[in-house]
Amino acid sequence: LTESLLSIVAMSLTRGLFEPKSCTYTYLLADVKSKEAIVIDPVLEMAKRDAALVRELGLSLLYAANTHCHADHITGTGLLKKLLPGCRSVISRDSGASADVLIQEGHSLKFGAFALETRSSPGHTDGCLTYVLNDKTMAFTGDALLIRGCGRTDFQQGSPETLYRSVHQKIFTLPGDCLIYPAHDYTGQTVSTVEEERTLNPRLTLSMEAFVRVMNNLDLPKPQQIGETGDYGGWVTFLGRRGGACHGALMGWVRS
Ligand SMILES: N[C@@H](CCC(=O)N[C@@H](CSS)C(=O)NCC(=O)O)C(=O)O
Ligand SMILES: [Fe+2]
Repeated sequence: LTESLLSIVAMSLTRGLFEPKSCTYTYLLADVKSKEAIVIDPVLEMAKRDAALVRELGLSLLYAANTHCHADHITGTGLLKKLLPGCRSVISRDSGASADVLIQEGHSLKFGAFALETRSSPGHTDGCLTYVLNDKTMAFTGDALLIRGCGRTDFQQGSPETLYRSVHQKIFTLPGDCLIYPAHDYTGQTVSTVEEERTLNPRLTLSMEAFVRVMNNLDLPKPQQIGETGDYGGWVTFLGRRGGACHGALMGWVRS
């Protein structure tokens, strides 16, 4: 199956699907035959680049999907919808956010002969999703599992216990050679595997008790854009959680 994927671009310098300010990876997947495509975690500032690549490759972008309600950047899904009519924004129902398609555990996003299957992997936020290619050769883990790391758990309903369970039950149960594509990397790494992270991840190889201690003492500065809200060219950013429990997480897709 994977051989007929047209392209999957993880921080490729030649393709440049990377956003340097927030160190975000955006992934484009497509089926060669049907030309149907999905983009995962686009960033607002890079949406024109992503749309140009989709057009250049003659693809039809069906979905612009978010792994979670991002706190460090504004999603590009709203702008991609405008640039590529027919494209629909996606996020998990559990995020409490708005998008054209609200999905949850077990739902699939089909593109041509392929599909991304949805696994709920909360803990970094309670709406985090991991998208798994239907042949289980690739998993897009968002901020749940990073390369030799994991998403922080100190805002957006974060919970180290929940994250530990998510990674062990929803990601480490995938085949060992399944490739891991995270939403960010701050050290220049681009890809890992389930087996590598299962055995070498310095946080997730700990006991749950030790993991919780580490996560509760990370003492990281808040992302620079976490407090940002506003109107971005006809579509809005807003707190990602109804009821105001979310500390300024950014959203960028059209609400209606
Ligand atoms: N320095 C960056 C923000 C870095 C950060 O907090 N990253 C998040 C993922 S984005 S919500 C995270 O979970 N990091 C985990 C870690 O161990 O670093 C900025 O200013 O935007
Ligand atoms: Fe995040």
